[in-house]
Amino acid sequence: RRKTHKQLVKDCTEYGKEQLSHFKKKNQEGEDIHTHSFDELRWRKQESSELEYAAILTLEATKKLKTEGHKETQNRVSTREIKYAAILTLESTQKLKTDTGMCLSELQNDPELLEIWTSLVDCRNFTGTCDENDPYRSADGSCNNLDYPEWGKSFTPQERFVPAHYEDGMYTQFFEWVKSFTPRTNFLSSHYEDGIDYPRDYDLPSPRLISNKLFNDTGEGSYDKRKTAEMMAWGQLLAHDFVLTPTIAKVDCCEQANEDNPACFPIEVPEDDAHFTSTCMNFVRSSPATVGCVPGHREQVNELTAYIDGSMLYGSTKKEMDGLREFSGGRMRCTDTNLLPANPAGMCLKLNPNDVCQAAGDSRVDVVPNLGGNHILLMREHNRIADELAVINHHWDDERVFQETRKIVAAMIQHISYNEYLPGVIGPDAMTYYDLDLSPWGHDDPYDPDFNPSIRNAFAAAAFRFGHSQVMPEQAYLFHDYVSFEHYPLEKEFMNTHMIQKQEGKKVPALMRWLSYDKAMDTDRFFVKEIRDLLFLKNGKSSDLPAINIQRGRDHGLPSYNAFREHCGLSTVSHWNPNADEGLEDHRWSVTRILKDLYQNVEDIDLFAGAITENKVHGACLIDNLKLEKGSVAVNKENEAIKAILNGLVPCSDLPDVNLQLWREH
Ligand code: HEM
Ligand SMILES: [Ca+2]
Repeated sequence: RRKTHKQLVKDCTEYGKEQLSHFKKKNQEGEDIHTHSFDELRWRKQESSELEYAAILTLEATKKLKTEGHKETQNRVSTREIKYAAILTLESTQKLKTDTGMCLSELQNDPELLEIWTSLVDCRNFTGTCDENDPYRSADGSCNNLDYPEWGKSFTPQERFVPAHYEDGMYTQFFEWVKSFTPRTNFLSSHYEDGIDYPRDYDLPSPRLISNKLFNDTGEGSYDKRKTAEMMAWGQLLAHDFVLTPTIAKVDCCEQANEDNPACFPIEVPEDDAHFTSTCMNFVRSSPATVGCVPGHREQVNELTAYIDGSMLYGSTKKEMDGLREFSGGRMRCTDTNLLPANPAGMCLKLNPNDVCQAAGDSRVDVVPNLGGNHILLMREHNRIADELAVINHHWDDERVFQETRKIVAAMIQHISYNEYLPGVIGPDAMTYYDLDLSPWGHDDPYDPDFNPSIRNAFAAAAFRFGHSQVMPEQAYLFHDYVSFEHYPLEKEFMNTHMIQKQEGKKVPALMRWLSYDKAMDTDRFFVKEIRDLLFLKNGKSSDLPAINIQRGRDHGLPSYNAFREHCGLSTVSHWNPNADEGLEDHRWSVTRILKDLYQNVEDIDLFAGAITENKVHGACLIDNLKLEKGSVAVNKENEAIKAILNGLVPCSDLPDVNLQLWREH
């Protein structure tokens, strides 16, 4: 006997609620567990927890709804024939439609059912109001786009790329389904094994095995002859302006007690691993979110403003911003010796008596000295400009000076990122090809109100992590003479603020000098052992960053490399032989051979593994992912002509400065 829709939704949401309370019991709030300090670093903030709870409930309820709707669908889901969750979703939707007269899209559009759903599931919508006349960015990124106040706001789900070619014959129905979903979310269906929540792990090789075979730098990796260490460091800083994907719990997933903890998705380490002795590497899943008040699948949160707005300096909520302000003269808080203020709740190592953790707009500031150094640079630049503006415009109050300065500093960050960083990453040709060049007249207005600037899942979980390949094996000081260095192995510097804080910060200029002078590693498939074997080394335990990147992609349900090739307009691959029709192009034979040993099927290659091993050719997927970021600069309200940093060794006094007299108000 079939249940009424009402009863079904009720049962399912009840079940979701039960699952949620299970989860809460297993992962007690604030419970003190002893894992690495940086696992805690990414643990979700309080603001994400509501999203997370609503998501767990929705996901569990949706799963139950699907099973109840049609048991057989679940079996089909776990079979290997169905490679793409897109097809999977289509199949289940169709089956549900014919067999039960009920399907996801129907559910998503049926007002009566939605009402029950909404009453049972705690859905959160943007409730704030926007002040149309506010000339400044909000702290949390809301109201940048008045039609869609939540676009780019902190603590919202990440978006997914749209596969435009779904319009073609084969996927038409799927495309229709996508369209009917909700106009704000366009996504490439997730590659979750159950189509909703469970990461695919069938058949796929262990990420650590992939790392050993594909990313192991046994001398092939080299320094990039044309990129300074600051190229790497700026990339990391920029990433920390636009994305932080929180994890769901503070747990050690390698402990027996957590075997069936839904927060866990540990990485299997091969028995004969050359470095690790344990066969388990900790990995905690990202905090889930769902989109809109409809049944749906798992998405991930971005805790930061997606805009390039200096949020790593200012914070991504009003509360964070207020905590970092001096509230006098428009300045940011700093110590007597001009360092970042201390963060007593920080998780850095404090290896020396005077070391403290740093307070900044992004919680990861202590991860490596190169990052903390750049944070300090920006904080000092803010205060330098604020001091000048306060003199130029005596009548401005603290708020006015602060906001005007923040606007200028954010514009500087955007300018450096699009004028220097991005051309350095993708090259001048790609800049032109993707229409990313800045106007030589200093005024660009490519604002597109219909473009959602939220960070794309695959961009954060895979594409923009290309920078991990540039990470050098050491941190260093370079002294005044530009000859004497002092090097420190990277593995000793993770979460260690000593290089910054020793001698009351006197060595910070030497750290920055090193970044501006020394070289970054080449962007290739090799990762230094300092992050591939020794990431976050503490008490003899460590981790593998590129392996984590791959696992993160699976955790987020990213479709395979092949699906993204399609999305990028490149040929799909169904054969290993590059010369065959639909063969794996854009990879050297030596790489293809390794990939072939690892993956049973060419269509299963993980996005991170497939993309970072590509030959450097025009049109590679990575480039296309970066293109989307243009939305961020497009949305700036301001367009001051700001020309700042020059390369090369010139006295600081010769560098062109921002002409703040232009801000003089009569
Ligand atoms: C010493 C330098 C660096 C270290 C130690 C480091 C470490 C990490 C770690 C531990 C994660 C979290 C991985 C996970 O659990 O999924 C991460 C994420 C990430 N990294 Fe790095 N990274 C470094 C440099 C860079 C650079 C140079 C870039 C880009 C150019 C970059 C881009 C990213 C991005 C986009 C993420 C995802 C952030 C998120 O969504 O939360 N990182 N990195
Ligand atoms: Ca931001």
